[in-house]
Amino acid sequence: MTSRKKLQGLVAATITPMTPDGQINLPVIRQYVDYLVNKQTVKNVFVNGTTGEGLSLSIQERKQLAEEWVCQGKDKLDHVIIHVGALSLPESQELARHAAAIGAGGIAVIAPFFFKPTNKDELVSLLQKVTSEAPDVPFYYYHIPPLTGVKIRVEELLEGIKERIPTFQGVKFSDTDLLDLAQCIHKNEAQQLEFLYGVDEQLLGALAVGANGAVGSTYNYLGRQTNLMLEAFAKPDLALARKYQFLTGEFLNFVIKLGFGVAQTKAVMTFVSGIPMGPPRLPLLGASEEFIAKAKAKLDSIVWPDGN
Ligand SMILES: CC(=O)N[C@H](C=O)[C@@H](O)[C@H](O)[C@H](O)CO
Ligand SMILES: CC(=O)C(=O)O
Repeated sequence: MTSRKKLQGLVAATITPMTPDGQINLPVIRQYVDYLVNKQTVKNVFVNGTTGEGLSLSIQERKQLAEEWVCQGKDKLDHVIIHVGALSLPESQELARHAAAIGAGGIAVIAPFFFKPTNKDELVSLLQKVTSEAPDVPFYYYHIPPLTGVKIRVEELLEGIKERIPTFQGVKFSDTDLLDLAQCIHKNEAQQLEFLYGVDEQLLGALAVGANGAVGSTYNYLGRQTNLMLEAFAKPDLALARKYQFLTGEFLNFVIKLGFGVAQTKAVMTFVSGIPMGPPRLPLLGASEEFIAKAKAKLDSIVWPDGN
């Protein structure tokens, strides 16, 4: 593996822009990259994951999106990670080979969620088959039990994983079990792994137990403020860090009560950035006008500690 900059800080889980008639909207990605870097101070992306509706896209669409992000991110982004998980092993392998061929900075794989692995060995066997197709690309396990239903603890999964998967680099940890996360960090301290947290509304708790950074949907439009939280935490100015977490949490708490998912994320990103993200793909339905008006009013009402 070539030497690389350690992945830390914020990673935006990219939204897949779509045209009004539901096609992927590739030309928008160029301005999306500039927006993340210049307006949100976010220099890493995680493509075709949950927020990107990756599992609702065709293999061809996923490849086109991966290529566009790698190409537009060149010299602008630090890391472009491509999610290559799929229900079918050959499809996942094809995506892993493709990610390697286009020069992706990392790949991530979710646990299959129809026929589910029931134990660690089944899961690691599958991950091994996928990742060996991209033998020079750092691999992140994408742990998101609320959506996959695969609840194998990461602490257990990590025991011996490096021997079977030499490219193993870390975990995108999208679960609220901070005991599991903390034990992973504690037990693997010597290994230089990267633990990226994925529940944005409680990132500060994950930082406290040693998370290296975060992957999430909200860093598309709250990246600047969340980076200020990371800075405050590093100083450390915990009172200020908490203020940021409380305020991003105030917004998320508000929208979660209204019903918040990828469709709503697309709408919020559209009004915050001015970049048209378009509708989601079925089975998701677009956010209502009422949601958009309320979410916008809420976000506008928040006064951030830096006065912006
Ligand atoms: C389930 C889901 O989409 N999780 C995202 C990442 O893993 C998060 O970024 C959330 O969107 C965010 O924490 C808001 O709840
Ligand atoms: C949120 C996240 O990390 C994803 O979209 O995959």
